[in-house]
Amino acid sequence: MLTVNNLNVTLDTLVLANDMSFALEPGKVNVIIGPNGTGKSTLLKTLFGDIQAKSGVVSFENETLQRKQLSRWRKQFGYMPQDIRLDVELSVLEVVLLGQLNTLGFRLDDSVIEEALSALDKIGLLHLADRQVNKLSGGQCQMILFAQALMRKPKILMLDEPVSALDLHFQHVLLDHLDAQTKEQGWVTIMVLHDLNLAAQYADNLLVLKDGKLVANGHPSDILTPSLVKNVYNVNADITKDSAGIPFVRTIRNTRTTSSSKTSESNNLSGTRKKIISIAEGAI
Ligand SMILES: Nc1ncnc2c1ncn2[C@@H]1O[C@H](COP(=O)(O)OP(=O)(O)OP(=O)(O)O)[C@@H](O)[C@H]1O
Repeated sequence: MLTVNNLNVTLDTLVLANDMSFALEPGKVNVIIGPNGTGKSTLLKTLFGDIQAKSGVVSFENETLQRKQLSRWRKQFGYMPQDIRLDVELSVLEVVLLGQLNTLGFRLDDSVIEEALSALDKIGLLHLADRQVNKLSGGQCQMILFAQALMRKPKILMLDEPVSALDLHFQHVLLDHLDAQTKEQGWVTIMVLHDLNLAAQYADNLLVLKDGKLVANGHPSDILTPSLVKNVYNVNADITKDSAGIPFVRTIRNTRTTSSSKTSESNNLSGTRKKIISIAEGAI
């Protein structure tokens, strides 16, 4: 079980986690949703130990996250960050093998290479094994980084918007594989998604963030409601359920919302314009 108790994270003056507490069970896919800039990536980075919390306790099994023992803590994680650029002169196979950097020696076991090739095969990308990663498309890079994260054999797997560059087919290849492996291996999987319907289909547990607060936490069929979508995104939605009880979210265009948000945007712009002009005048 990964537990987070009374977590507070502040960056500059932004409060990105405000007394957040939750517990995530092994063998479950946990999906984090919430508006842009609300602190989803910051939460993942805090759990990984990249960002230091102001207060609170994060623990997994019998271990607690501590600055002194970061490298030991991180060995439990597979982490697929949001940035998918792979600007290195390495082959796809080499990049996937880097997932096992902790255990790689001077001589590579055939079994490790077989494992990497099999990981690529399972996600339908074996044909790319000897291609240079800096010549791949964005979506191909994203799938390769997913294969690399799987190679780590993590206890906790974190993925930050893992399907953002993927076409429909590969979105489901990645998420089906992730779901099956999470259950088979007993991983604690935590993933940030923006697509509410993918979140509803794949989350065993949904964590909804807004302004640094955990505003809802539970199974999508229990917590995904029109009022939650309105409260969190300021968007109107119809939500129906399929025969298995999985919610389907249909968002509704609201011309009034668009025009009022345009007004506040133009107000902000006029404030920003004034600020830029005063900075420019000061520089002359
Ligand atoms: N190191 C930092 N120092 C100061 N502010 C930061 C830092 N990292 C992120 N932020 C700010 O914290 C806020 C939350 O960022 P974060 O990336 O966690 O949001 P997010 O919910 O993942 O957003 P998105 O959906 O757009 O990816 C943003 O306003 C961002 O600019």
